[in-house]
Amino acid sequence: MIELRDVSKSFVLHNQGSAVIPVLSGVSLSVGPGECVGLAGPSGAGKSTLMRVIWGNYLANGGSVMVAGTDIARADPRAIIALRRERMAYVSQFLRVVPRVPTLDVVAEPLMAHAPEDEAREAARALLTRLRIPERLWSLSPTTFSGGEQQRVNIARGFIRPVPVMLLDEPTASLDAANRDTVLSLIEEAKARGTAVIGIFHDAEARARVCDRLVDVAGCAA
Ligand SMILES: Nc1ncnc2c1ncn2[C@@H]1O[C@H](COP(=O)(O)OP(=O)(O)OP(=O)(O)O)[C@@H](O)[C@H]1O
Repeated sequence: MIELRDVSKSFVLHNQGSAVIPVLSGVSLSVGPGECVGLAGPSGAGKSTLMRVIWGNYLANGGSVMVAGTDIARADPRAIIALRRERMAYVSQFLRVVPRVPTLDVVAEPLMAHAPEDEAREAARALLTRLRIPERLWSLSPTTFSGGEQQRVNIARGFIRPVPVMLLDEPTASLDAANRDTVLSLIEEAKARGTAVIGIFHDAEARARVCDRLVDVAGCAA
């Protein structure tokens, strides 16, 4: 489902004398349906960079990044947008939303392209309830929510529809024990449906519960 071969990525800082920062080199890994691979490696090793390469925000300098049959390192932007809409979800740590859109719609939106609006909103209500977001907040924009509430809205949005590929960037980072448990159950359910998951989990217990394997991003080139 996800197949990386010899991926490299460096950054050129044009405003700092064109300094080159090599980050990833020789990264190869594959993640099959229903599998969860945790990205490991010290701070600065390139874990978030690799997630952004797979999501298509950063262009790899070399190698191939096959995601659900498309090579992200070579695909044109429209193909990447279509892949994100149809087959991929990315739960980042931070919520980015258009101001004034109610939480219920923020969560329901990825499903609206695939299901009737009332069905999408019903699924959003169910997930928001499961993730303990109080109902009085559903009609408000999540922009003023607490860090943990925003993270749970982001998670609800990511899990609203089944997708073959999920990218999770510290999905339990700001959560209390009960919500953390809910999120880990959501990940387990997605795996059981056949979703291939790549995640960054600094929380060792979370990692032990959901990850089938760990891949050291820094050690890949060795
Ligand atoms: N857009 C960018 N421009 C320049 N350098 C960048 C950019 N994004 C990341 N880097 C650099 O790439 C390196 C890896 O960063 P990255 O955030 O991927 O590490 P990480 O393994 O996720 O770290 P952490 O565990 O601390 O979050 C860092 O040295 C960082 O400064």
